[in-house]
Amino acid sequence: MTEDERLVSGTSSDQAERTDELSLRPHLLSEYIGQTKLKDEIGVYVQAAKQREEALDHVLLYGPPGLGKTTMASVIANEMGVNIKTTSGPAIEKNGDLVALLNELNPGDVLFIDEIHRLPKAVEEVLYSAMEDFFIDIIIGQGPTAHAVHFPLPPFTLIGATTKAGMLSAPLRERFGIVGHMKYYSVTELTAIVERSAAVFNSRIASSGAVEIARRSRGTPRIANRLLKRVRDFADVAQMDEINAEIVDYALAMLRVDKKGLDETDRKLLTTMIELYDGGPVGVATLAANIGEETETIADMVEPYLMQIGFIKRTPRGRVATAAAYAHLGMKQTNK
Ligand SMILES: Nc1ncnc2c1ncn2[C@@H]1O[C@H](COP(=O)(O)OP(=O)(O)OP(=O)(O)O)[C@@H](O)[C@H]1O
Repeated sequence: MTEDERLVSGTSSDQAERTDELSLRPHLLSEYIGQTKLKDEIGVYVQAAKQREEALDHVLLYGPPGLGKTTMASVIANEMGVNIKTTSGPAIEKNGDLVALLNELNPGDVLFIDEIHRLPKAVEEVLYSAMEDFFIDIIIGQGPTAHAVHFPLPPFTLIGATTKAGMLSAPLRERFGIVGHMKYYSVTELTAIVERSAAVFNSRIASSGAVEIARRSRGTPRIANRLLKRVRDFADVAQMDEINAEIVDYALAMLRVDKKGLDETDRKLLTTMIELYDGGPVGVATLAANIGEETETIADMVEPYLMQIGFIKRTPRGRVATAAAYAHLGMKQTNK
């Protein structure tokens, strides 16, 4: 993907963006905008665990990238008044890596595993007893000298995050007492996030500007923050003392992010479906090959939002572009 395309479709990979994300992160449930139902539930469980002086039950957060899973995990740790240790599924290669991580936890601490669906199978199996009974048995040595070593663990909270809940094995899924589905944010919620982030950056923003960024952020706080940063650059260069809808419009037109928040990749995907496959049905792998993207990127980052806004439908025979997609692109639908 090119830099501009990455603006809305990509994950946070560069260091500068990760640093910004840290400064923009809310610390308490009361500062966390949106996901109201989940937030209310978690508030109750946190309070109950604190009253009983126990570790919070294990939490699984699932949903599309950039919706605030990592943020929610750190908010939970803050609310519990415990430390959080962060890692990811692919980073834990061997059982020993998991033991080392768990060994460093104090009672009640949070271990956050991002992309938990990518844990190696053998590690996942060791995690079962750690989650359920707070111990780990691992086999040391091989053949006749092999023996099990028993490691008792402090009570801890595992918070797992995944974009693919369906890829978690049933035994792992069942060991999470609290399961939270992160949903796309409304324009009102994203407007509040943009206004909060602008205040963190010390930038003035008119509410018309915040709403316009929110509308084009694909329901995703990470994208809202990214667009805000780019728009702020345009506003600074133009020596504007406030970000308004006009400069948002101008900046996002330059960045080729359209009124619905679609970028080049989205539009390429839709036009390929329409021009080469008469609107579908067409398989996601075929589409990915046609536009030169990984199937995973399309399935995880591009398609979910296009489905959410009703531009693509999933059918047993493949993806289909809807009338709304034709209308948005100004293309004539001939396959009705
Ligand atoms: N509810 C929220 N209120 C305010 N800011 C938020 C909220 N949710 C997320 N953000 C901001 O959006 C950015 C991305 O959030 P986060 O890294 O938690 O997403 P994520 O779901 O863990 O994504 P990924 O799984 O792709 O890492 C962060 O900068 C965070 O500050």
